[in-house]
Amino acid sequence: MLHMTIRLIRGAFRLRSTITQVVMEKPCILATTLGAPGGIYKCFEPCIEKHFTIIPYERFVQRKEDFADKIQALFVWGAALKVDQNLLQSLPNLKAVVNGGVGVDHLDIPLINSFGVKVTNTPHVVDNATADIGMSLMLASARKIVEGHNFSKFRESDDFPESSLGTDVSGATLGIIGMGRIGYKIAKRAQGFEMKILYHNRNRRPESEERAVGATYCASMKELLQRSDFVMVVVNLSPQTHKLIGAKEFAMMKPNSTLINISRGLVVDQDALVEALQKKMIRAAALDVTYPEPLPRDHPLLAIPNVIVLPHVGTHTMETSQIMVERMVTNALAALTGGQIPDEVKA
Ligand SMILES: O=C(O)C(=O)CO
Repeated sequence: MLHMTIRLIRGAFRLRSTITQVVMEKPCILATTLGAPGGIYKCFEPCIEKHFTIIPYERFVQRKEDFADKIQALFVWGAALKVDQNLLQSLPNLKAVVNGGVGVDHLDIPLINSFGVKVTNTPHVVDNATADIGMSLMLASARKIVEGHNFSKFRESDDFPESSLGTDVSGATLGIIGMGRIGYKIAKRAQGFEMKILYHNRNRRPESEERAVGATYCASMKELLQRSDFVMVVVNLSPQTHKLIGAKEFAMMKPNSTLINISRGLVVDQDALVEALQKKMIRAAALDVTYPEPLPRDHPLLAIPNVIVLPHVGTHTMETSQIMVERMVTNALAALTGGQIPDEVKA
């Protein structure tokens, strides 16, 4: 009996070390959300597992002593995981923080770099999907798509309320704040809707933007806000753009205008937005991004008609997510092998 117990214990130890060896054959990455139950990127794991062993964050937390010195890259999507001093100190062999998405405002790049760790993101591959979500929000808000759907599904009477009347997109004026790659893609789409396009940007883009998409530069944001029927915010979050759109800006907008935010929640002062909508200073808001995300269900914004709120899904398509994950793998492999990193973000 005693012999059998000893054999069983030995067997269990052998099995555990075999598993650990197998696990450690490929470089390890620590992944947030990916491996979490229901994590949206779970279906892309095979693409990552061709090159890496994935340690889901939950598993890492339970067995830090087994994994800490094996982890060479951190895969993050948004701010779900705080990459702070504590975490960085606990991963002595970390070489890269690999972000899915273009925005890296949630990462303290100087701090991460100070540990000799590179930061990468996935620009370009997110442009079309993010521009599409901006257009979707503009069209859905203007044409009351959500209300129409709710009427079809939940109506108590067949009378069509006057509030179901939308507003035209075709021929209206779109003001784009932030004419980077995504802003440009939005302008191209808006051209197809015969919209008049204004833009405000740190730098004027005469060649590529104005001539190609017929956009008119507004040197002052005030001018853009005063003239636009739809204002689409596409800037990066930075100290300069934090609460860029607040009470003063809402007061400049047309009463029939719509604010669309696909950048970061903190670019818009949400309290001021609630007030602007309640006082009918603007017609509507359509947001892919908020603070926090997702918005608590009892948040005042969700109680206001003419507001659409998405849970930050700008890049959430199968195709874009797949390409994004592939790009993350490429970036991670380059960082781990000391090669040229395609999408390194420098402080
Ligand atoms: O790529 C990003 O950072 C996004 O947030 C897209 O919505």
